[in-house]
Amino acid sequence: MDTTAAPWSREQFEAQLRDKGRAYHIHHPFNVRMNGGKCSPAQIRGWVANRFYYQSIIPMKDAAILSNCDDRETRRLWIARILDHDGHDDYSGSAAGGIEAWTRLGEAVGIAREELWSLRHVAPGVRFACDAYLNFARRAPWQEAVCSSLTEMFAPQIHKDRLASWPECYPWIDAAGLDYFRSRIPLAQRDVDHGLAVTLDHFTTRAMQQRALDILQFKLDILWTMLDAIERAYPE
Ligand SMILES: O=C(O)c1cc(C(=O)O)c2c(n1)C(=O)C(=O)c1cc(C(=O)O)[nH]c1-2
Repeated sequence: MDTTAAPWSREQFEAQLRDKGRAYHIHHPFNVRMNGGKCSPAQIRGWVANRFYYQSIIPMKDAAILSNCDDRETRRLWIARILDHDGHDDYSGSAAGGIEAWTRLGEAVGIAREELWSLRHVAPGVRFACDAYLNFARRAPWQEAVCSSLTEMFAPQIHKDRLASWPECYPWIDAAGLDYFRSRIPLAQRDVDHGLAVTLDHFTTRAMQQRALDILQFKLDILWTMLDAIERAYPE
């Protein structure tokens, strides 16, 4: 790696970041099977129960970034992410938040609220991977933690894939349970616009740009590792 090389232009750097999508968990064999209608109800339930741990970590991760961030303008925007997941209204309306929507997804696949929230189905590998993300956000400079959220660049497609394939592949799942995926598409786009602007502004030397790519790879590895652990916990 030539870290003394001239920095990439903003466009080149963004293209390098986007190119990392080739390692996104959309390509993981478990995800390919899931969106291809090949998963059993037990495997779908296992995925939903394990992914709930990621959902529950996200607002804590965003609070860690806020607590490290000395830039008021960033904090004003970033705080919305916590409310997106935790909600900011009663527990029935559209402002009930992502964790509530994921709980409804759980109920739609046959997992009661108490069972989901007990975390008793969470595999150790999933727990370690999610905790690694949270711990990174607690310790890293806030711009690096922002960069690690950029896997969301690739998330709208995975949500759209589920919305397109699940109703036909898994007719036993109440379609209202898929609202979480629908809700995330515009939010992910907004998050990426902000996270990408922070990243392109902050990582300005070639060595820093390379560091940003390594951080994004670390986050891709977290998502991939989660599916490895889920696949192992719910074999064919
Ligand atoms: O379903 C998915 O595959 C997926 C992936 C990701 C991601 O790429 O990190 C997120 C989400 N969903 C998601 O729903 C979400 O709210 C979210 C927040 C973040 C983040 O890093 O701050 N990633 C993701």
